[in-house]
Amino acid sequence: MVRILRGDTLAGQMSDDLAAEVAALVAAGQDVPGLAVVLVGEDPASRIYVGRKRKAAGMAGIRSAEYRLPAETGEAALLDLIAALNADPAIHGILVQLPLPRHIDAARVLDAIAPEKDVDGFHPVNVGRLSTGSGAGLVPCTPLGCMILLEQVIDDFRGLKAVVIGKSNIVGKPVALLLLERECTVTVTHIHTRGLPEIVRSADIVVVAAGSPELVKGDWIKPGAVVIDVGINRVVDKDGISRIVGDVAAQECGHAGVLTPVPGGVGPMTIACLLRNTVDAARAKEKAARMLLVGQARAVPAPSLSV
Ligand SMILES: Nc1nc(=O)c2c([nH]1)NC[C@@H]1CN(c3ccc(C(=O)N[C@@H](CCC(=O)O)C(=O)O)cc3)C=[N+]21
Repeated sequence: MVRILRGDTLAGQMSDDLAAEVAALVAAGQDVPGLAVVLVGEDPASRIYVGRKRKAAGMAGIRSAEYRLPAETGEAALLDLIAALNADPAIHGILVQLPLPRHIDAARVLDAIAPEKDVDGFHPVNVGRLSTGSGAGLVPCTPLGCMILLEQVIDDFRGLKAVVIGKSNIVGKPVALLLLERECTVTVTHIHTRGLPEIVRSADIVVVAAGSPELVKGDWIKPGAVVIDVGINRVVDKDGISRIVGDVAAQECGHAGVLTPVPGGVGPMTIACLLRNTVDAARAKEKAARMLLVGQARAVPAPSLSV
């Protein structure tokens, strides 16, 4: 029987651990970690996510500030807000909810976020750090959540065959890089991939972030494989009842080794990892400030000037 690997319980544990960590930081005199969430427009699904983030932040002792801007907000006004948040010492993490309205250039907005406050890990500096495996940058939340789930059930990733379905900047590409960093043999597939079922059948690990309801059928999955279902699709069945399904036909996967459920799988882990990144960003800032003090205390020789 397939083992159902729940993300909601694990996210709850992470949140409890973070709450304890934040309490200890604050008791030691550090600032309360602060997260700014920026939402442009009134997309109802986005509003639900933002509400969940606010609640989870509160439980972990993180201060969250929400900026809800009207859909017609111009790019310049959004860039001004980001500049203000970059400069605000009480804010350690900035998340601009995607997708943005079409009249705003999302890449320009993400580029404007200070890399050390980029808790989504979407800034080119953090993307670059992830691709070189330096371990220094902030890692995108959903891919990080996928890896923490995989670590629950896999001890040694080396040489395992991992197939990623989806090549987005938000999930597919970064999760492929993280799997590669663990020395999996990684295949990234997408909508134009030919012979996808055969490729997936060779995988020990399957990460599906295609955004296509129940795309992956049971007979694509090798017996015993570990399957991470990132998809969250709202579908209306023939009785007119709306429900949420993943990108995997879960009821056909009794022969898989491990499967994450939807809902209650990757989604809650994404939020827990956002909070993790916010606390990490706050810690990194504190550490940088301490290093600066040490640097100032040291006598730095004055440069010799030649006129
Ligand atoms: N800059 C940015 N960063 C994001 O991380 C980001 C974003 N934009 N835009 C939207 C997507 C979506 N997203 C989700 C997070 C949690 C759940 C989640 O917790 N879902 C629950 C409930 C699902 C439900 O009932 O609707 C679950 O899967 O169990 C879902 C979706 C973050 N996103």
